[in-house]
Amino acid sequence: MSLKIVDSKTTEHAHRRNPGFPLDLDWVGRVRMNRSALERRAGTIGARRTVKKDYQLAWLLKAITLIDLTTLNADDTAGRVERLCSKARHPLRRDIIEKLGVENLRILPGAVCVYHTFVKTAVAALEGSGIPVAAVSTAFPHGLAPVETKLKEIEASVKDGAKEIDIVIERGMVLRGDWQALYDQVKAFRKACGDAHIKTILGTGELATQTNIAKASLVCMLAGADFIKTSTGKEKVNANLVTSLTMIRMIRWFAEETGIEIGYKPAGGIATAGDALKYMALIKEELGTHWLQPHLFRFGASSLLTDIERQLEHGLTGHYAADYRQPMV
Ligand SMILES: O=C[C@H](O)COP(=O)(O)O
Repeated sequence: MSLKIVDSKTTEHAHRRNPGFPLDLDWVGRVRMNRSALERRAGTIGARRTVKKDYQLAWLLKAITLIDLTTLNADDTAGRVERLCSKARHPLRRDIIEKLGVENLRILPGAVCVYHTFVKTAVAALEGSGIPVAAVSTAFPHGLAPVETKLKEIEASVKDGAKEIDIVIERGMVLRGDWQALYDQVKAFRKACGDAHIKTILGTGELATQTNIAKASLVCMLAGADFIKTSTGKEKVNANLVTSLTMIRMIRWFAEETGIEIGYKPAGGIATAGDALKYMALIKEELGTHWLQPHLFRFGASSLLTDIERQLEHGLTGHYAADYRQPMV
């Protein structure tokens, strides 16, 4: 099976990291989003058969490589994190891999995403696999702690071996329109991350308007974000296609103006293979297939892999596996 659904305009190797730019308040002021136009457009996603049926299995395999396999629960334990890491090392059952004939492809998730407390556990459990650990730092999920505390948390996560840091912004800064404060804080977070990549979680369900989401996206990108991410998974409204359209149009605009390609991570509530295909279709239509690579796109999801595995098996055999055959953690 061929996984050549991406062209190689930018490979991870050639990717230029966002160096950050000065805060351009004039640009921020010009940003406007029209919610009803976005809703109309979002309603057409996937309707044009962007992914042909024959290619769906390949797209679902590709989707696995784009997942930040996540556990962010109050009752997480080292044991659960270890089981998740073991699933990350072997995301698909051997018999499915053999039936698909993809033994030679490196199908591994983009990262394993955990609370800071479990970074060391995950790093040890993933040793040698090449799968990076992402930590949610900066007082996840609300982001409300003194900035010094949040910076220390980032530094601690990096020290423990996290290669990616998912920070949360303070929603109040957006609601007050205090773009300078948001810019300064994200810039400081970026500096604390050092070589670790920074994903900025906007908490879009709490930002009131699509225009606010668009402006916050821009300010985070100007401050040096490597990825912009929708949600913590804990807000009442998490990732959806309308918000995604807003954010990826800002990513497109930013790329046109600066030449820098920023990653996109929808997160929260993305649980089915059908959802994954819709998001991938959206990216393909709005940004192009080369954005569907782990350094430019991730799903933040705790249960998506389970459904993808079920759908792959169904596509191969016409049957769904019993739940006990696909334990997650
Ligand atoms: O960033 C990831 C989210 O917390 C995962 O949300 P989920 O459990 O709804 O998939």
